[in-house]
Amino acid sequence: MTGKVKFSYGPMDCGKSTLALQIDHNLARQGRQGLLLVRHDRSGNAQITSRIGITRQALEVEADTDVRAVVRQAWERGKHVDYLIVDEAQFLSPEQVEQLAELADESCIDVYCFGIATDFRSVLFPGAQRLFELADELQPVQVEVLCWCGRPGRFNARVADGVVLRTGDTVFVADTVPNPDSGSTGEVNSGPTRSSTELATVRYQVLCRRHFRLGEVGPDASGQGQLQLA
Ligand SMILES: Nc1ncnc2c1ncn2[C@@H]1O[C@H](COP(=O)(O)OP(=O)(O)O)[C@@H](O)[C@H]1O
Ligand SMILES: Cc1cn([C@H]2C[C@H](O)[C@@H](COP(=O)(O)O)O2)c(=O)[nH]c1=O
Repeated sequence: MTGKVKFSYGPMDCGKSTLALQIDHNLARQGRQGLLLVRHDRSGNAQITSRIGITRQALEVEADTDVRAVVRQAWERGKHVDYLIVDEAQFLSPEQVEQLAELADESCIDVYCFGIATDFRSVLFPGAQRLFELADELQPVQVEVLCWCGRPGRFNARVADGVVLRTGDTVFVADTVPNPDSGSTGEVNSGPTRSSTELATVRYQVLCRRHFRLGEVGPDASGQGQLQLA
């Protein structure tokens, strides 16, 4: 009897964190014991955040975290671990994904990973790529996100002042759209420090392939009324 690794993936805002929290809720209700892990939640906190408004505390996975050690520490505290919920799994290193696979194979733990596949340049994140290579099950997350033109949106464009960016740090973690009231963008990013003005204009927008290629963000290029994700 071994565990399984399942990777649920999709564009930004398709319901991945919500699904993660739903699965955790239903497994716990059945008496199974799990750990929630996350790397770079949009909130900047060690939690899993759903845009619907539900959050759950989680253990932050750092760049050098050995996830096997996290499970061993739980065992040492006397906690049985039946499953892991890992959100924002695209940010894991390939080595951390391999550690999750080892936990499934050797410790009979079911591992549920959730994340986006490609970055703002439409390139696979290393963690997502390793999950596509190793997972037992791959599941596109069910809620369709549409491009402004109505076609299915698959590409997570990074947009600054209506322009689709093609260069920059792969990791740019943001928790909400700019907050004009506080003057603060509420942004957390692990890239080089950016000015608040620079942060205030950067957001993500899911586009279809054609409009991602063409860099067209829709008639209201200012982003007002557009689905602003982060
Ligand atoms: N006020 C709302 N009422 C109903 N559904 C909502 C609401 N706000 C967000 N959602 C749903 O939540 C989804 C985003 O959920 P979330 O788990 O945060 O996505 P992801 O983790 O993939 O970015 C949206 O696609 C939408 O379907
Ligand atoms: C495309 C892209 C995204 N990110 C960040 C932005 C968000 O914080 C997360 C995705 O979160 P969601 O729950 O799927 O909305 O990833 C990034 O750092 N780099 C990128 O290229």
